[in-house]
Amino acid sequence: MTKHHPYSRPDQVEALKFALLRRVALYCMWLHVMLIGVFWHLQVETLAVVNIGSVTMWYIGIKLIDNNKPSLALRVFCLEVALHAILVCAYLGMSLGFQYYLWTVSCLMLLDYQLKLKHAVIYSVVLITLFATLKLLFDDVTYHYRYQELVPYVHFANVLICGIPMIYTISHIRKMTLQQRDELAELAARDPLTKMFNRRYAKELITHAKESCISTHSPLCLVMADIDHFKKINDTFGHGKGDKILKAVAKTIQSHMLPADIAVRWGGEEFLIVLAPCSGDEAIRRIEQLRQAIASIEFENNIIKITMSFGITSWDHSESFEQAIHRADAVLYRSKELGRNCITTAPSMSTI
Ligand SMILES: Nc1nc2c(ncn2[C@@H]2O[C@H](COP(=O)(O)OP(=O)(O)OP(=O)(O)O)[C@@H](O)[C@H]2O)c(=O)[nH]1
Repeated sequence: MTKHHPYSRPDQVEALKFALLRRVALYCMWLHVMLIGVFWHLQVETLAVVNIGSVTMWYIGIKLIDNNKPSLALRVFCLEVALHAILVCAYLGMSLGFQYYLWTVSCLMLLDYQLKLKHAVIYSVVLITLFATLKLLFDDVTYHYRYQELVPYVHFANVLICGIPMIYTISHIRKMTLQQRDELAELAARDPLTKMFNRRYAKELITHAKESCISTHSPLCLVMADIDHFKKINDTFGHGKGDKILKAVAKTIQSHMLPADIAVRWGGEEFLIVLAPCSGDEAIRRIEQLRQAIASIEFENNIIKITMSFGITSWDHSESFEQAIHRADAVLYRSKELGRNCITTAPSMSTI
């Protein structure tokens, strides 16, 4: 079985599951206390005595959860429900519907993640087979107790009591699964520090953006951007401050993006921006606005000055992504050579 870090999300989910189980177990324990009286009143003394055993098992299970043995507790609960259902069917027959509890337990067994899937499936199949066997063994059993006319209602209540926890549990698992799926998709797509798209995921988006520009015959531009002298900033103010600056720069970049643009954390302090659809002139105008916005970010009362250099190129539809990125990189390098905090455009575009 996979070992998780003690503070990781899967363990939080497990903790929540077992807190819920404890609450349900407490209700069940009190329900069985009540049933001792009910069976006694119905003159089914044997089952009243059986219920004393059930209360004891629920109590032991709750204590196991409190002692951090929730998985063992779940097995005790399953055993109690299964034994109880079998005994009641053997004693009172099938008309009351206690056999349905075997279905509920067989589903719950699959939720015990400490149990190997193979074992959980085997136990569940055994329980379902027992369910089928009970019908063969005890279908003819009848018992004459008080309030016979209540039998259909007890049957009705049992079906609901068995079915509702299954609906509740499966809907809960469905919610958690979808939530975790979204979280995983988000984790796979974004850089954890800046929350910008990461390189791997961005490539898919960029391909898509290019195809859309080709189909509409629209121009698109690539921009490489890099924070100036970031090593010096890290060395002077520390890596933690460097991270905060990266976050602030990313936020500023994202606030300058239009819905169809794609902003990516390309490397350490390097960003790729795809403006699609966008003409060369429009790209230069918009990136100049961004350059000024970054240069005016205030850190520590302006003690830390941040600037960025940019390289812009238009992306010809017949070119590969690598060719265009290579050119954007080359013009970014030129911006660095020219003294930084400026924009350089590829030779095919007009210069600012
Ligand atoms: N704080 C922080 N620093 C990072 C991160 N990723 C990369 N860096 C740092 O970014 C710096 C990049 O340094 P260089 O490639 O030398 O570039 P530069 O100092 O910005 O110089 P120019 O690009 O030439 O202006 C290195 O010191 C990296 O450690 C990060 O996630 N957080």
